[in-house]
Amino acid sequence: MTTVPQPRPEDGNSLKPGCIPAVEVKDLSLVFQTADAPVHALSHVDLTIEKGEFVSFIGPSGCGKTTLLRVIADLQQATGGTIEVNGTSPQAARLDRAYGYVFQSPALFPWRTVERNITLPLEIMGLTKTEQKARAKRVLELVNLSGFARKFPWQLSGGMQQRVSIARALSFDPNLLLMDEPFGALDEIIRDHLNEQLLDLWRRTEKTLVFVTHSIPEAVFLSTKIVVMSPRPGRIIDIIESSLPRDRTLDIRETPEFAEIAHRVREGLKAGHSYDDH
Ligand SMILES: Nc1ncnc2c1ncn2[C@@H]1O[C@H](COP(=O)(O)OP(=O)(O)OP(=O)(O)O)[C@@H](O)[C@H]1O
Repeated sequence: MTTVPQPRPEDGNSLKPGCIPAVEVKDLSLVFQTADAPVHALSHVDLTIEKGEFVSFIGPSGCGKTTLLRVIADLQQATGGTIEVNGTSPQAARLDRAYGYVFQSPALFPWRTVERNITLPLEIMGLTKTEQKARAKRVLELVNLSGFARKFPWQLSGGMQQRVSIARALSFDPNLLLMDEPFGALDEIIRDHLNEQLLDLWRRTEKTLVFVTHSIPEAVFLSTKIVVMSPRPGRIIDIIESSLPRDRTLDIRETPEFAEIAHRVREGLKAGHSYDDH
């Protein structure tokens, strides 16, 4: 019989001296009440995310990755335990615009130009037109789309559209970027390229990134910390602190260190009876 490894807090879940927590989750549970039976989406989740980390949630469908991300974003309320985002409640963090959220599909308005999609949150915030344009220019540079401001979303590839949605999430300069499988619908070559760009953006902006994925190589390549989850009820199986350097290129995937971390992720998924490597 396979034994389920317990999270190793000494390994990946403790706050290092001098580090500031961006997200602190303690004994968090979430039960959805449905017409049939209660769904235990999250059970006894403990997790500390430090400022400046790149953290991935990996696990099979239904293990609660999106639910956990939505709880951090205050789009869903926990039914037990506590959570702090930027040292306050998720609601206060949301009202404070402390995070940007990137969905699996770009969700851009087809009748607005790239620039006007990006400035939409800034319009709502009441920024001047000049400030809106300056910010759009800055974030378009960050996602390597300078020169595309006047295009419409339908004139761009899927990968470019997703970069516009990342730019929109960055437009109000949040400390925290929450991304729910942003590249899941894209082919592998584009995805590799976008992963390299995302790492570069993370290093340059020093944001905290929380990223949901189904892909082991993607999680290992991107993350400083990998949170392995398993379903029924959704819980954390392992938290892996990456030994890879922050400065990395795709070549790192050929190294023994990369293979070792991928192996540990795979073992965690297997132990949760939820092996899902694609
Ligand atoms: N609003 C809801 N009402 C009832 N059950 C829900 C609701 N939202 C999610 N669930 C259930 O909670 C569990 C966790 O769902 P969640 O979407 O967080 O998983 P996930 O790991 O993100 O899956 P995927 O990889 O498919 O996106 C699943 O069993 C799902 O069916």
